[in-house]
Amino acid sequence: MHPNNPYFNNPPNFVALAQLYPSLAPLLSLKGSSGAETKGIINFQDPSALRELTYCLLKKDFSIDLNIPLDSLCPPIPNRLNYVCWIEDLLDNESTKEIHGIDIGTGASCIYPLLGCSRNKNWRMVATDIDDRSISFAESNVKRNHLDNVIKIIKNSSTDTFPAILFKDREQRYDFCMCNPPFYKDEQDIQDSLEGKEGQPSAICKGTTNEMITTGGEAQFVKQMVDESIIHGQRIRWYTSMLGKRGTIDTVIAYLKEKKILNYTLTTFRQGRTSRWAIAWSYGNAHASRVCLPAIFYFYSP
Ligand SMILES: C[S@@+](CC[C@H](N)C(=O)[O-])C[C@H]1O[C@@H](n2cnc3c(N)ncnc32)[C@H](O)[C@@H]1O
Repeated sequence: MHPNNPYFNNPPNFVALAQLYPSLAPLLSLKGSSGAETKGIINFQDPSALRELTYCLLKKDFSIDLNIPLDSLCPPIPNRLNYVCWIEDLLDNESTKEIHGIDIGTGASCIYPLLGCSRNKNWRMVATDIDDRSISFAESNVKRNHLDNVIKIIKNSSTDTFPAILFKDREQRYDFCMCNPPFYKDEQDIQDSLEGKEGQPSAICKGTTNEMITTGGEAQFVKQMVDESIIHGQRIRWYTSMLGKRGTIDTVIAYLKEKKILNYTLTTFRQGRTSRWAIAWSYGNAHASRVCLPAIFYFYSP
């Protein structure tokens, strides 16, 4: 886990959380003797329990009030925070100027902008999605948390990963973009993953088709981001994406090299039994510092 992640060395105490939020109590089973010995167990395969836990953690630790449909992707908060903390590292804790970011595929939760802008008062984010229902929930999540002055939701009706509207203002520059792309290329790909062939998460990872599936899977999605980044160049300082499958790392790095993009860096987010990765590349002279090493020093053993 990222050392700046609030849950680093301080995992959530489910029993205390259920005392604070009684809505969580019926979804918790208690183990062990009474008092401090009692452990609360959440069934991570139960979408209702997972969603309630997400709501309670966001409320308690970030004063964020979330509302998402039960069948949409429920964001595991410690994992989403890891990505936000890594972006903060890439930006080298710049806190004196406004930071402009893009979240590609924000989902119903709009989780990255909500966390990013709650933690960093100087962040301004534009969040895109292709899905009407997700757009509508994302908008209402932004409004109910009074963050509509710093987060803007945009429907992407194009087949691009960076719709033209992001660059409508010719002067507009962004400090970063982030993305958690749909991982899978089809239903079979999801099935293979569930059978433990690759990257199986410890919690249920159900989502709608739009959230889970994209033509060619995440590798194709990130390659498209790379292609479009060549056009937009330095208008975005750091292009980044999360990768959900170990096998995608080599594909994306090989593609960056093929396109002669050598200023890139990679990180791993480990959360319980689940690993995720994130890749960042830049056309400027930005270099990753602190916990993330410049790519030339990065040593990856599969
Ligand atoms: C895996 S979900 C991520 C949701 C959320 N960001 C999270 O991390 O929980 C991927 C999202 O990308 C959206 N999406 C797929 N293709 C897209 C595109 N070309 N532009 C914007 N969003 C896209 C999907 O509708 C879905 O909401």
